[in-house]
Amino acid sequence: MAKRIVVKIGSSSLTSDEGGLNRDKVRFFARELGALQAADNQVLLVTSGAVAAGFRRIGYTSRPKLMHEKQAAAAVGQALLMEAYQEAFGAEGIAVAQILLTRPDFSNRGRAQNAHRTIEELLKQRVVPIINENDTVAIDELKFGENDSLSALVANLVKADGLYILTDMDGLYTADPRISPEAVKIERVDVISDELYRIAGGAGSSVGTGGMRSKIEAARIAMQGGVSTFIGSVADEGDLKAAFAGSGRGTYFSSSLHSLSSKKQWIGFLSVPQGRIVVDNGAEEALLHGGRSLLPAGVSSAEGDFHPGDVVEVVDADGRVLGRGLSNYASWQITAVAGLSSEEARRRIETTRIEVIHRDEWVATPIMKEAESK
Ligand SMILES: Nc1ncnc2c1ncn2[C@@H]1O[C@H](COP(=O)(O)OP(=O)(O)O)[C@@H](O)[C@H]1O
Ligand SMILES: N[C@@H](CCC(=O)OP(=O)(O)O)C(=O)O
Repeated sequence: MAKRIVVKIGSSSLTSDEGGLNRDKVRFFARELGALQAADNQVLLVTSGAVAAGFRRIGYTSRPKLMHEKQAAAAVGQALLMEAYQEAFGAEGIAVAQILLTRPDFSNRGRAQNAHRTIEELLKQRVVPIINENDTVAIDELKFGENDSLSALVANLVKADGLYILTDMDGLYTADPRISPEAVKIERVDVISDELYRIAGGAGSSVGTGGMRSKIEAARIAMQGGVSTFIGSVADEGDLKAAFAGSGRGTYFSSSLHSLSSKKQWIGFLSVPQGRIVVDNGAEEALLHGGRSLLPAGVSSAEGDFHPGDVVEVVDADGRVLGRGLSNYASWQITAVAGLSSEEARRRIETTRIEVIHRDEWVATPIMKEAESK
């Protein structure tokens, strides 16, 4: 049966560590994707590589680190990238389209709908949408940086049947094989545990950005959107077809048990938090392990200026992000009731819902942030 698939290709699969685009690789991927499309599947491509393709052309000797330099390199490289894809897909008789997105494009309903509509029309016309982050306008705090989460959000947006994250490693290992040669490959993942985030390290090559950690986060987002994910390598003819058929060189993440309601997907992955609520240890335990709601008694303080109905981040005393939820209180109300019993809180402020965050409007964040800072 024809399927809709999103394929993400990382910088490390398209460019060399020294920078510059490997046009043979671009042609190879175009042929592999073309073969899947010829078998009546709908194919979307999320590609990285703009910075890596552009930095030499602009005159830098190594991949830039400063934001404005990366943005400039990406602006040059994106054109080179699209030129290469045009040529490569053109040789397969396939037209391509460039789509550049940023995180707020997913959190703004109107923009997301427009992007979705455009993509649907392109797919209908059998054009391959080629998607990258709009690096020129993406602001620091909201930047994807890597394209792994972007590809997962795209997969959820178009309700893809599968997400294929292609990289230079043939799957997720028990440790980064570049550092630990004895690491063993994990063939299949049904539950994304904190342990998985711990074993996944950062980027291995000098051109890649997110490493395995951001790929696992992408798999989590996709799984919770009901999309199964493959993380692995496609290096020879037929590899992508094999990955698609379930016998690829990589790790498969199932989607079945994990899909979240669209409201929780919105809260967890798409919304832009408007402030923070700091909670104590008891509340942390109740939220993360007790499946309970957040009550005023467990709240220490509020940061920022938010209103009832806004999404906020919940953090512990050290600022570690525990998750996100819809706050039933304004920030000033939280300040007024922090640490009080529900009874006392009701006396102090007028509220219809005593839970500061209801458990049905709460999404926990994995330990990723903590791991990153190590
Ligand atoms: N547990 C792990 N299993 C496999 N690879 C890992 C692991 N931890 C870290 N890595 C690294 O992740 C790298 C792939 O990510 P990245 O360099 O960002 O590639 P891409 O450009 O394809 O997104 C691999 O080269 C590898 O060194
Ligand atoms: N938007 C950027 C993505 C940067 C990046 O390195 O991403 P990735 O290779 O997916 O880890 C680019 O095109 O260069």
